[in-house]
Amino acid sequence: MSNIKVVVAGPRGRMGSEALRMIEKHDDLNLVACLDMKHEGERIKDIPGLPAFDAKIFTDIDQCFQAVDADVLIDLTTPEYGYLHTKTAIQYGVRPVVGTTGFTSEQLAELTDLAEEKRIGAVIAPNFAIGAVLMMQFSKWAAKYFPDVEIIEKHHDQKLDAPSGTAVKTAELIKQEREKKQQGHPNEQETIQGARGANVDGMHIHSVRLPGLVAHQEVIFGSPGENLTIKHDSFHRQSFMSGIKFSIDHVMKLDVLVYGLENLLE
Ligand SMILES: NC(=O)c1ccc[n+]([C@@H]2O[C@H](COP(=O)([O-])OP(=O)(O)OC[C@H]3O[C@@H](n4cnc5c(N)ncnc54)[C@H](O)[C@@H]3O)[C@@H](O)[C@H]2O)c1
Ligand SMILES: O=C(O)C1=N[C@H](C(=O)O)CCC1
Repeated sequence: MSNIKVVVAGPRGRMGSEALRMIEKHDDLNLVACLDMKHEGERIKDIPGLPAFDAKIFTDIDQCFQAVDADVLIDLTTPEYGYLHTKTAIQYGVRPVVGTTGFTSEQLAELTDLAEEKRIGAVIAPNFAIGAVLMMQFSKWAAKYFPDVEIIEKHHDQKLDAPSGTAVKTAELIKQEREKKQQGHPNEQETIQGARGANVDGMHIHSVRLPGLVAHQEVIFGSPGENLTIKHDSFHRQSFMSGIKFSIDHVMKLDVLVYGLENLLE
């Protein structure tokens, strides 16, 4: 499609503002509105630090979709609102491209069913960085040979959800290959609660939150006499933008919800 009409939810956020800069660089994308928590009725160009788009800001998603003809909603908000926005977009026939993380498996299942019922394409990807998608795929492959694995994810300290969406997705992919196993000593005991991190199917996820970090993950596989570490770092939020653009282009051709960019890549 040559002119895709896009709404961005969360335009003042770290990711939302980067998405606006990405849209500015693509002639085939047309920003028609934004969804924010404030600045009702103002224009994006009037918000300091944001690109000079004339797009109007709405604080109510129903009013937005009733007033504006949109093809795609890019959601980069919070787990609570990301879910509500995705559901509402599908109900209005607007295709969601969702980077927001922290959805429960029940919410993902509900949104998948809704998209199928409405025959609306949707993409929900916990990580739009191509390197991160490869890191997850390589980890899935390695898990076939190394069933002992721990995931260490590291993010900036303003992140709301833990573990990260990427770590949850990595564990899901690993689960598809790994023989079920409770790791560590069978009599292992935590003397301080949480010391061993989250337990997913017997494997452990550890979440680090520190200022200065962006988004980083190590997947460490252990076997007698050897370790394999698969590591990815996003040093800048630009790393997510080519995946968002790729998803916008693809979502226009979908009539189901796709969870994870790996399902769109060849
Ligand atoms: N999928 C990916 O590749 C990827 C990459 C980075 C971040 N993320 C996720 O994207 C989300 C946003 O991250 P961030 O670092 O930009 O956060 P942020 O806090 O910088 O931005 C979130 C923005 O959402 C806005 N917001 C909150 N509620 C809203 C509502 N009801 N309507 C409209 N706007 C609302 C806030 O005002 C804020 O500006 C998080 O869930 C994060 O985990 C995903
Ligand atoms: O900054 C964040 O928040 C990120 N969240 C994603 C996640 O939860 O996996 C990954 C990219 C950065």
